[in-house]
Amino acid sequence: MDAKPTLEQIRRAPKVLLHDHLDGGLRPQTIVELADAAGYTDLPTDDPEELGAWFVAAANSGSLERYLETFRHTVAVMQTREALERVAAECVEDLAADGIVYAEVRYAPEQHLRGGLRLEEVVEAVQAGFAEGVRRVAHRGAVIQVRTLLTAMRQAARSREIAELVVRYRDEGVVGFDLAGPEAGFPPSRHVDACTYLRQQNAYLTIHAGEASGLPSIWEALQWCGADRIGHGVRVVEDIEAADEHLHGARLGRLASYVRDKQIPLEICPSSNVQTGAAPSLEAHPIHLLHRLRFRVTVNTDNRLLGGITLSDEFAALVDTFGYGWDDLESFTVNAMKSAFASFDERLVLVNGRIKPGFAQLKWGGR
Ligand SMILES: O=c1[nH]cnc2c1ncn2[C@H]1C[C@H](O)[C@@H](CO)O1
Ligand SMILES: [Zn+2]
Repeated sequence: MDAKPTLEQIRRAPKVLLHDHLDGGLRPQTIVELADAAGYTDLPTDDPEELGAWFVAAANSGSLERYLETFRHTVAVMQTREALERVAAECVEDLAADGIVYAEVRYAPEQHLRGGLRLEEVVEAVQAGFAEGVRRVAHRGAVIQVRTLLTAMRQAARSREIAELVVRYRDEGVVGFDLAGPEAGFPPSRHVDACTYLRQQNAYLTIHAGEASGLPSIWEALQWCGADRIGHGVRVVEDIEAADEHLHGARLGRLASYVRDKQIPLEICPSSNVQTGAAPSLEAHPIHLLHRLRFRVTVNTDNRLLGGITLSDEFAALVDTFGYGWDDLESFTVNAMKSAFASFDERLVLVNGRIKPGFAQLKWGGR
């Protein structure tokens, strides 16, 4: 039971993904084909393999702003109903192939209007694509639940509209709101109006914070905006005085204490954090400290294309780097399922009906 989980076993584990961007997870081949269909000629290369490598190299920039520049190409080819449907359906196929049983996938509808679509049409195209993907994988015997988060770009001024869109489509698979984009200079408090509206509607929100900016950003996301979860949040460690390696005498400031005491879910994306410079390396990534201090840590991909990774790869890298075993991986997974924006009933069924039995099988081989 204590054997080190292998990548192949991790792929079979029933996993949960809360933080994955639709426009950061396209297949390189699809980008090439959609660019061709749309007459988009700015791709750095037309060779899918080279293009995949280009994204990873360009995203390895050490800066969130430069990391975000790469989205120019993916967003450019996601401007029609057909393109959005295709990308959404393939996303579901790729997540299911990686053994994910529940995913919340996010994107910013306001970035997909250049081809003349309205916000509602963008949402409906993506929902249709997700439904198609779920049907396709069901034919192959896989069961996956996919829900949607609608992102507002923090440097723009459409967050209230996007919040209204979340509420409008809440019964059709949209389970929450997100704020993303460059963090420095665009604090969460710019979007208090949208966040207040969401809470008054009993809707859920997560906010990217504590990635390129530090504690004030996390504090605003929680205490001005009422975020239910934090995207990344890794810089909460700036409020922790790490003691010795055994954590004797670790001291948490008021904000870090609040995050831990209330078990605010942290959507941690290890590879992405190293790529943007939010963490110096995987070895030095705050996830290890936060996990040992029993923060509510979840593990996520952020952008599979930009990282050249899957969720299973992220888990396997944590196993290699920190010596994590099945209990750690199960705890990240149960944390994620508990923190999902799906209803309590749905979460319970997945935890008790799929996650616990699936991990038990891997740990004990069905004993
Ligand atoms: O890690 C991130 N931080 C901030 N913004 C991000 C990150 N990953 C993706 N985005 C942005 C770029 C996408 O175009 C947008 C919507 O998915 O969200
Ligand atoms: Zn993100």
